[in-house]
Amino acid sequence: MRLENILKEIAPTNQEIFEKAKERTSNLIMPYRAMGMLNDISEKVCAIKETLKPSVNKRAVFVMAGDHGVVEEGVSAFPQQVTCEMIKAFVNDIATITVLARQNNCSTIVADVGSKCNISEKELKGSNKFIVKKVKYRTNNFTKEPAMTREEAEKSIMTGFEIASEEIKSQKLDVIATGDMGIGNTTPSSAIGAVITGKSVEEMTGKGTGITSDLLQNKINVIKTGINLHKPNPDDAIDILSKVGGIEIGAIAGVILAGAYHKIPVIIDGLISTAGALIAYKLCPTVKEYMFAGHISEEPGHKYMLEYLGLSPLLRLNMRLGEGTGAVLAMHILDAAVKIITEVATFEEAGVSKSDI
Ligand SMILES: Cc1cc2ncn([C@H]3O[C@H](COP(=O)(O)O)[C@@H](O)[C@H]3O)c2cc1C
Ligand SMILES: O=C(O)c1cccnc1
Repeated sequence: MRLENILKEIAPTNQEIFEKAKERTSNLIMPYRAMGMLNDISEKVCAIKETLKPSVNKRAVFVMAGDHGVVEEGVSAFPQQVTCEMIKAFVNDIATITVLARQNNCSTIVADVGSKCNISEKELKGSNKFIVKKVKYRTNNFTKEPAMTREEAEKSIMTGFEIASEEIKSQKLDVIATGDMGIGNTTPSSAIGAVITGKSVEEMTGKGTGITSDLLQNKINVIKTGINLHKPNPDDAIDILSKVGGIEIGAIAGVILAGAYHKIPVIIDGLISTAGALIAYKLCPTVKEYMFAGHISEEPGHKYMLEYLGLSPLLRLNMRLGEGTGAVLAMHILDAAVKIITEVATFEEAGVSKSDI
């Protein structure tokens, strides 16, 4: 399949079902729309799944991994080999995302799309699925050359799309979440955020894994150098992704496109996943109708990205981890929203008196 065909086939969600869902949530036995955002969330899920009784039981989180040449510039507090070490921890079910996913009846799919490691699927067998589909062994240092070619950027998106589509079909998934792993990846994420939202690099950039204030200034300079050198076109998502992006960020954009293509809700995570969401949105604005923002991260730029997308975060827990943790936690909220619309009675059904005013 070609990317342009996928983009053409992504359809708006069902407005007729949306209106019917809204009518129901507005007539549940409670003061008018007293469950606030939970009412809104349930209507959006109904419109996506084209039913007033949607199921959100079968779920998976896609943890896309990639490495970054730009770590040579000292932008992260941790060494690059942590990416490979964490891939093993995910597959062995001992990482934060896998613990939360297990708690939540959500399967974890770990996909190495661009890390530096050489771990084969056969070598790494654990409780969670591990897929190796390398676009490239880490990106180039974008202060010197583009992170990747246009072809590689497009391939990263297609790889994410294919991995997610395959799982959506074979596991008959009801809802999916996005996650990331890649030391240094808050740097390309902030760069993408600055180019697309038009906010300054200073506003978009934070301490990631916990760098010092001096190193934060260096990180800001590194991002500015990359943007000034390559001048990514803010209206061309592939151009931005190839010049200052990341392989796993492209793959996350592909996972989001797959959710929209297969008409299921996609819960996005923090800064890195939202950078992927910005790429997907630039390629096809309709994807916004399928996306939920799982949480708002402590990274300062995340707020501006969510504002640009017009998405309200479901949770605010002062988290700054990534991996998909905020997205998977938000599945509890999605569950609650769906239970309310499907199981709470309306005034008519329950014979409860309506408001006098
Ligand atoms: C042990 C460990 C586990 C992680 N899990 C997610 N991240 C998060 O931190 C990294 C991004 O931050 P920066 O741009 O500062 O490197 C990504 O790998 C992201 O997924 C982790 C980071 C570490 C150190
Ligand atoms: O917002 C995130 O997802 C995030 C923030 C800091 C480090 N890693 C991920």
